[in-house]
Amino acid sequence: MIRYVNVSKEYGNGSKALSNININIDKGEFVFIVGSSGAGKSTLMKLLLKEIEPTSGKIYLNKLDITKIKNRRIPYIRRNIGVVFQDFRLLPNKTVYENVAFAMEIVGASPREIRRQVPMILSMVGLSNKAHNYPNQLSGGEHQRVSIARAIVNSPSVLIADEPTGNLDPDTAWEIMKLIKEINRRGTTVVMATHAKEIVNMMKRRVIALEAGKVVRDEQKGVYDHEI
Ligand SMILES: Nc1ncnc2c1ncn2[C@@H]1O[C@H](COP(=O)(O)OP(=O)(O)OP(=O)(O)O)[C@@H](O)[C@H]1O
Repeated sequence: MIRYVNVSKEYGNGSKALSNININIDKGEFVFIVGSSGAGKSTLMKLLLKEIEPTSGKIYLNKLDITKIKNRRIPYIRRNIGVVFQDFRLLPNKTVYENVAFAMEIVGASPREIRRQVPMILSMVGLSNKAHNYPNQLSGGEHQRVSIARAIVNSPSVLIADEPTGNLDPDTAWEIMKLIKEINRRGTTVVMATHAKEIVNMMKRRVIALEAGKVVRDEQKGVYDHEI
């Protein structure tokens, strides 16, 4: 479903973020991307979202080489991939309901679909009673639930999460992980970059470790790191 083939990325200033990456991720997998700061995790994800282009190599999403597609087909990618960030990025002047509805409006969903889908998703993430709150009236965990709701409301086949628990206390982080696990159980492929060692070690999922832009480890039921 997701394939990186000989992918390298060098930024304009000469900084080599990724060198010759080969990764295959199947439909329905749950994959952690780990590695120290600057290892290339965010670059890997930005490439999949077509926010940046690789210097060389190919990237496939559902068999489509996204390095080749025309700009007008970028919405196809954005509909197929939901994204969650560490810093939430909600629109401050919209309510919880409106933030989630907005994600549907921008892909052209009808008002009828929106009225049907948004309450369903808010219920799934446990926020039905906060639908009319504004972001500044929410806790950190609730913020992250809204951003997850927004990421999955268009039923993407892939959920990308870049350090989604980074700003949360440990208990809240686990609640968010439970939610992401449930989304994966329902069939969405999850790719999550994280520094949360304990979460990675407890989840026992595939772990891809990057170091200085290279894949140094790729294990099923992996751990965050191997103590030496
Ligand atoms: N826009 C950019 N321009 C130039 N260099 C960049 C840019 N973005 C990232 N880099 C460099 O590319 C390398 C990989 O960065 P990346 O953000 O992918 O790492 P990361 O593993 O996500 O780090 P972190 O855990 O701190 O988020 C780093 O050396 C970084 O300085």
